[in-house]
This record gives sequence, C-alpha cells and structure tokens, in this order.
Amino acid sequence: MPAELWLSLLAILVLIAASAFFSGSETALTAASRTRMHQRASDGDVRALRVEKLTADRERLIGSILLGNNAVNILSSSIATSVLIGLFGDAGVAMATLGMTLLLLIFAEILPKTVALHQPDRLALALSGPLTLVVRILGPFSKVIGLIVRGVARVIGIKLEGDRLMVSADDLRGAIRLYDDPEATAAETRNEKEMLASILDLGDLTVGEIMIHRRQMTTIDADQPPAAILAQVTTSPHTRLPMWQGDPDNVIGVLHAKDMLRALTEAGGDVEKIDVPALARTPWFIPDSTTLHDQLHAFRQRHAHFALVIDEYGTIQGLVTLEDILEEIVGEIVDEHDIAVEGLEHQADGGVLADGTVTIRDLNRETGWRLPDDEATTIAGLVIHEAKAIPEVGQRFRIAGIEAEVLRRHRNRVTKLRLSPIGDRAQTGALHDAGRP
Ligand SMILES: Nc1ncnc2c1ncn2[C@@H]1O[C@H](COP(=O)(O)OP(=O)(O)OP(=O)(O)O)[C@@H](O)[C@H]1O
Ligand SMILES: [Mg+2]
Repeated sequence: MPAELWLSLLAILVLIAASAFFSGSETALTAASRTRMHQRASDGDVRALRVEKLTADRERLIGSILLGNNAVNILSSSIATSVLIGLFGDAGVAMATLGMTLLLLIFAEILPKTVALHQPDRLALALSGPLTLVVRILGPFSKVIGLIVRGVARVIGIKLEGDRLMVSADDLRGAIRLYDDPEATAAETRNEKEMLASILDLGDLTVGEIMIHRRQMTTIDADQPPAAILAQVTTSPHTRLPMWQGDPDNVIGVLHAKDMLRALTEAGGDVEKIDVPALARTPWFIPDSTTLHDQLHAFRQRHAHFALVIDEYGTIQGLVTLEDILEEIVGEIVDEHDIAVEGLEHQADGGVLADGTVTIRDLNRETGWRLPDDEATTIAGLVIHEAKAIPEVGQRFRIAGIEAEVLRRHRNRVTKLRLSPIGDRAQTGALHDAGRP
C-alpha cells in the first residue's frame, strides 16, 4: 500500500478519535454533578474549577464542541470519500458513506457517550484541560454561529430566550423516576423518590381532597357545662377542637387543650369558674379549593397549624392541619396521642371491617389499597356511587380489586362494611399495580 494511503487511514483514525472526544465530553460535562464539582472546586481542585468555568457558559461550550465535532466528522468523511473514489471510482462515494456512517456512529458517538454517561464526573475532570483549550480556540467561532442562529430564528418568527436551562415539572418527574443512589438501599431510594414526587404533587392536590371530613371531626358544643367540656378535651386525642353553638355549622372558635389547662390552673381548679367560649381562638377558614402548596405556605406564614375547610357557600366541610400536609410528603406521622383510624378493624384474612364514615383516603393509607377517591370521600359513598342506589345488606361490589360487602344499613345510610382483597395475594398485588398511575 502506498504511503499516501497509510497516511489517509491514520488521519481518519485520528479524526474519529477526536470526534469521540467531542461527543464524550459533551455528555460528560452535561451529566457531571454540579454539586460535586462545586464541592471539589471549593476544595481547591483545579480540574473541577475548569469544569465549573466551562459549564458556566453553556452556549459557548456546547457551540464549540458541536463545531469541533462536525468539523472532524466532515473532514474524516471527505478523506475517506476521496481515497475510496481513487481506489474504486464512483462506487467509492457509496462505500465511504456507508463505512463512515457506521464508524462514526459506533466509535465516535454511541460508544463515547455511553462511557461518559457511566462516569461523567471522572471524565469531565479528565477532559477539562483539553476542552478548555478547544473552547478558547473555537469559542469565538461558536459565538458568531450563535448570532447567525438567533438572527435566522428571529426572521422565521421564533424568539430565543437567553441561555436559561429550564426543566419542566414533567421532566423533573421523569428524572425522579430514574433517580437511583447506588450508596442507598432500595427501600431508602424508593422512599426518597416518593417524597420528591409528592412535593411536586402539592400544587395539584387541594385541601378538600385530604381534609378530615366534618363527620370525623371532634368538636365541642359550647353550651355544655364546663366540666363536660373539660372531660371531652382530656379524652380527645386532639389538641385543637372546633367549638360550635346551637348548630355544628356555627363554629365560634377553636379551643386549644392547653388554653383550657391554663384556665383551669388560673381558676384554682374550679372548672365551673371557666368561661370556656371566651377561651376559644378565632377560627381560620380556608376554601376547599386551596392547593396543598399554597396552604403549606399559608400555615408557615400565619404560624398556624390548624384550619377549617369551607366550601364555596361557606359551609364547613372539614379540617386540615399542617401535619396532614406534611404527611402527603413524608407519609403517615403518628404522635403519642394519635389513634389508628377510627371505625376500622383489621381482620385476619387481610380484609377490614369499616364504618361507612371511614374515608377512602384513610382506608387506602391503612391497607395500601388503591380504592378510587375521586367520586366519593367515604367508603359508604363509594359503594353507593358504585351501586347507583342505596344498596341492601348482603350486597357485594367489586371495586379496584377489593370486594365490599354491605353489613349494616341505617335508613338511607350504609353504616358497616366488610372489605377484602379479591382472590389470592398474587392476584391482588397485580390488581393494585394495575391501578397505579
Ligand atoms: N379536632 C379534630 N378532630 C378530628 N381530627 C383532628 C382534629 N384535630 C386534628 N385532627 C387530625 O389529627 C391528625 C393529627 O393532627 P395534629 O398533630 O395537627 O393534631 P393534634 O395531634 O391534635 O395536635 P398537636 O400534635 O399539635 O398536639 C391530623 O390528621 C388532623 O387532621
Ligand atoms: Mg399531633
């Protein structure tokens, strides 16, 4: 083979290597952890400092890399074409196209990008030196190219925002789904993923969807004698109790157990001396359409933990506390006075006996089931919705892999139900999964 041919072959190999360098460094610098780079840079690592400088001007970096990458790709293909035309005539064009496409795709694109994705930090650090040089040389050209791109874009009516790197909520959700921390256990990672995803959901959920329903609220009738109220306050697991007069809808305040305790001490232990209604604090009413995101913010701003939820007509629908919102992120929180869901009894076969008033949310939380809660709030409501009438005792319904049997009915209310997963465990599991979003 003549020396000239060897030289061309060598040049093509060097250019493919250069192309691999460009492709790999683009991926490495995009995927490298900014936090870790920043940490290393503050620790005095020169290479990390270079990576930070390079990524600070993303447009210049990516522009230079793309420019270099395209230049070497085109040059290598041109050389291959001219050599192959010399050897095989016109057929050389097709041979060069096919051969160079495969070579560049495999060795200059996919392979280096895959390697870079596996070890982005290490590669970014290793390539930071040569890349800085490349950007210094090609940067000015990429700047000109950027100007041309912007100009043309404007002509065809597209306005390019600056170099702001934007990630949509959906992108972020996708990223969370892919998130994996090799140093954490699978359970820890799953937990973190769920919490991260829940934070993004706070803007979509409303307090109406998570509130404690009015029928489950512990409230106080203000017209009772103080001794009766004291007894109620001390036996309730809750600290803040809405106080009403005449009609449960007429809430005049919220009684804090501690205020009651303090008043009792001040009255020298004589409970009848306490003016209980005067102790109640002004209630805070919020619309049921408030998002959890807004309500979390409002709780913090107002230094409050407790709010009453009203509908558009001002009727009380339920209550919500700071803890309820935090639970949406971190999962169930239990304190020393909390009791398990009231009206729910676990059965040995994995099923439950439930009062009709138990909310679907509580039931799902307690059992891990996925009963739909968009049509009804309580389990009785769900069954009635499913039956499209008030069901008879003994009637059974299948909902989302769960069988619900009506055990008791009082007038037009379903008051007791038995719920159990259908079929064997494996089947139930499959049904659960199918119901997951
Ligand atoms: N009066 C109430 N009636 C029914 N449920 C309530 C009442 N007050 C709070 N809850 C519910 O109890 C759960 C625990 O809430 P939270 O911890 O805020 O209240 P708490 O335990 O009564 O008060 P704290 O923990 O501040 O002493 C939440 O789900 C909340 O909605
Ligand atoms: Mg509590």
